[in-house]
Amino acid sequence: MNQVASISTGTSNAGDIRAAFDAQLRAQLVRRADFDRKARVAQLDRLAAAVKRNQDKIIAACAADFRKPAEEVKLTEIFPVLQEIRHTKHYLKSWMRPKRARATLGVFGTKAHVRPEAKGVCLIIAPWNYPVNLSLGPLVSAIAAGNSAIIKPSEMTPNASRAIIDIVEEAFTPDLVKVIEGDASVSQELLSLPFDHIFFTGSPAIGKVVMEAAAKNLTSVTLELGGKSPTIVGPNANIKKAARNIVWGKFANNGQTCIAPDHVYVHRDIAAAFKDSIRAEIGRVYGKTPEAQKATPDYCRIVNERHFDRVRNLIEDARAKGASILQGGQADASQKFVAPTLISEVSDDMEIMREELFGPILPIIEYVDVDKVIDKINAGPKPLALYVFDKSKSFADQVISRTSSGAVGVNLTVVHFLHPNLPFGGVNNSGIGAAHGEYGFKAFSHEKAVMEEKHSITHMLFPPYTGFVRRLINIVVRVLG
Ligand SMILES: NC(=O)c1ccc[n+]([C@@H]2O[C@H](COP(=O)([O-])OP(=O)(O)OC[C@H]3O[C@@H](n4cnc5c(N)ncnc54)[C@H](O)[C@@H]3O)[C@@H](O)[C@H]2O)c1
Repeated sequence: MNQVASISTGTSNAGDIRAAFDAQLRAQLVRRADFDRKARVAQLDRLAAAVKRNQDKIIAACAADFRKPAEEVKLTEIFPVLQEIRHTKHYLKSWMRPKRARATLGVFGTKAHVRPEAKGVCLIIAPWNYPVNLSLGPLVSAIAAGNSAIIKPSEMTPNASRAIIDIVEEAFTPDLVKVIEGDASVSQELLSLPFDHIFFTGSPAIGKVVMEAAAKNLTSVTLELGGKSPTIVGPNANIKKAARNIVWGKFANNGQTCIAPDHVYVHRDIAAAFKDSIRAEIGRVYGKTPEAQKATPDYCRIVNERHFDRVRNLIEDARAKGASILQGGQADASQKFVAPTLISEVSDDMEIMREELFGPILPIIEYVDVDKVIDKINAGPKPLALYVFDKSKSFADQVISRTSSGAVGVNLTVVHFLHPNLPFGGVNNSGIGAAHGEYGFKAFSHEKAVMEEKHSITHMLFPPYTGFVRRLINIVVRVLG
């Protein structure tokens, strides 16, 4: 494609952005009828091919942006997008098929169906922590549902943005998919336009900004947000298995994962053994000393100085307020390195217990009565994910049934993201709506109701309301109401 598929931060202005939007709007109106399943699948094939061709570029970009290990890039940036495409292609026919809506006696003599239709021109705003996955993953659903899309990647991972632009330029014409780079001001300019749907992934604070802007145009939104995802380790947990899953979920991507276990509640009876196990697991995976952890290629870095300072301040604030640093705490600004850090003796006045940690810090809180843990979780905003570790099914069941969260992982962390048949999303503060598979397809579709007259007798209830019509209406209300 020779047409320009991106606007660099330096040159983007309201006029460029409006022109990009208008081009998609015009094309969308023309394309509407022709963008059938075959055409959508062809576009998805182009995207898959471009992602595969650019795999090395994606890996190099994520390494340059935050030293993300190549294997993690393959598993958490590339694989989810390719899996989403494969799954979508397989099921698209059944998702697109109009679904018959059975008539009831009250609408006897009519025929009806629900038909998913493309919403139109969509905006995808992505965060930096899984920059490729969270830009191109929603794009798969947008195209599958027959939409065009403008993607605004995060300004914090410029190398990943470059790779996304290259992929999009190779795969699509800009009247179908276009990338517009830029910071919050570009994002705000985009948000002022009357998009047909906005799919935003980012923090709850900016989610509110997005929803407020969307309200001005009555644009529908999917908000994939964050927050603190608690983990409960029960008295009968398999301690080694719990430690293994928690260390992976917490320290992969350097804790910069929306569904990372934020903090852990561990039952007092097993607390000492659990802490030993977590320490041993960190040593096994990343090395026993900060030097070893710095040297391993498997440990990612904090994305930028602002976040490095934020994470370091979280540790210092906890230390100053009396927390005990069980392990880690070392930081090296020159590399934006923070060692895997375990903190105990925490209290509610510490920043680590108030804000989403989004870094390699794991507070460990001992408990005796799980009811108090459940009360505490229910007193805060609803989490994006909640994890429970215990061999007893009833222990997990009571946590699941007495709390509200986007998702629950039992004896695992994070991998529910990869399940294509599960909705991925939060609830209230952690998000609105869902992504992935059919849920993603629905997020980008309008479910249009179509009803046809066949042998209906509804006209017998129309005015003028003679005695006969009045009696008929009374019978309808009495018998069918
Ligand atoms: N639920 C999920 O799927 C998911 C996935 C990844 C990250 N997250 C969440 O995202 C957050 C981290 O990502 P982040 O730091 O990139 O989030 P962020 O909210 O700061 O930024 C997200 C996007 O919004 C844009 N933006 C920033 N300020 C804006 C403003 N004032 N107006 C309009 N747009 C603005 C950014 O340029 C970026 O593209 C965490 O809270 C994390 O939990 C959620």
